[in-house]
Parts: sequence; structure tokens; C-alpha cells
Amino acid sequence: MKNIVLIGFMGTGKTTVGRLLANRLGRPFFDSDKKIEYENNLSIREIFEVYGELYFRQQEKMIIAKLSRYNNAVIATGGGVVLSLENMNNLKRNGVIITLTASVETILERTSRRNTRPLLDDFDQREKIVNKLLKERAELYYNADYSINTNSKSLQQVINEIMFFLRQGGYLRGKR
Ligand SMILES: Nc1ncnc2c1ncn2[C@@H]1O[C@H](COP(=O)(O)OP(=O)(O)O)[C@@H](O)[C@H]1O
Ligand SMILES: O=C(O)C1=C[C@@H](OP(=O)(O)O)[C@@H](O)[C@H](O)C1
Ligand SMILES: [Mg+2]
Repeated sequence: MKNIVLIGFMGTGKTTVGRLLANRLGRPFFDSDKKIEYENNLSIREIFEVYGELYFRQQEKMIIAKLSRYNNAVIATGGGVVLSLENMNNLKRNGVIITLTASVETILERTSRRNTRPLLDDFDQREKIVNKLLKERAELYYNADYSINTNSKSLQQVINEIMFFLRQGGYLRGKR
């Protein structure tokens, strides 16, 4: 069975939704950021601080290439995965791609709970940075099989919507 791959901006819910969806489907779950942290024995924040973003993007490419060879998994990606066409081609080869979206307001609210995202460190500039990055990336997030606006939807609602799409698309082979 194809992998189910979640893409989208920071704070749209990829990591949280991915884990719950994998539970619901009884499939293995992988988060590319978690894998990068594990393989480097450093947090994403530390990787950015010590080695810089370029190194992080190289690590991300390697991990995405690896995860893309899996089957039947749910894969949550980092928000910048779309910046590389190579990443997207790898993920698409054996995956159905679902984009999660949210408004700037929702993104700011959800990403303010934990400061684990080095790109959003500058507190006073966060709204500006989110707007700028969204502008640069918005089009890239269209590169998907399905898209869900998660604004004012509960996690359960988002997961139900994904399940509906997967069933309709025949991605679940008649399973619940
Ligand atoms: N639909 C939702 N409703 C309410 N909170 C959400 C929703 N989706 C995600 N969150 C919360 O937003 C925060 C960021 O979610 P996360 O899964 O880390 O996003 P991402 O991996 O896309 O950056 C978490 O605290 C998570 O619980
Ligand atoms: O958008 C980005 O460039 C990033 C998103 C983060 O993941 P989440 O989207 O899960 O927050 C993480 O990969 C890193 O901080 C860079
Ligand atoms: Mg995440």
C-alpha cells in the first residue's frame, strides 16, 4: 500500500495528525524531523544552530529519500520539504500526498506553544516571517493529491476528513 504523506506549513498539524492517523489505521508512523534528530543525536534547533539550515536541508533530503522507499506508512514531513523537487518526486513515487493548511492567525497561535522552530525565533517578527515564507511556499503546497483547511477543525475532524478522502480514492482497500 502507498504511504500517506502529510505536507504543509509549520503548525498546520502534520506531526500531530500524522501520529493519530497512523494509530487509527494501524500503520507505522514516521516524522522526518524526528528521524533527523535521532540520526544526528541533536534537536532541530541545535542542528540549525550548529550546522545551519543548508545542512538541515541536506539531512532532510537523505531522510526523505529513505522514508520514500517504505510502504504502508504514514509520513509527516517538515514544512520546508516542498522546497526540494527531488523530495516531492521521491515522496510521490510511492505516496499519496495530503496538504494541511491553516490561516496565518492559526499558524501563529499553534506555533507559539513551543519554541522548537528556529525559523520562527524572532518573536517580534514572527507574523512577518510567516507571511513571507507562506508567500514563497504557497504554490508548492498545491503539489498534492488532496488539501485540507484545518482552521477551526478539531484533530478528529481533520482525521475524519482524511479518512473520507482515502476511502473515496481507494487508498484503503476497503478497510475501515
Ligand atoms: N486541528 C487542530 N486543532 C487544534 N490544535 C491543533 C490542530 N492541529 C494541530 N494542533 C496543535 O498545533 C500545534 C502544532 O502542531 P504540529 O503537529 O506540531 O504541526 P506541524 O508538525 O505541522 O508543525 C500542536 O500543539 C498541536 O497539538
Ligand atoms: O518550515 C520549515 O522550514 C521547517 C519546519 C519544521 O517542521 P514542522 O513543519 O513540523 O514545524 C522543521 O522541519 C524545521 O524547523 C523547518
Ligand atoms: Mg512537525
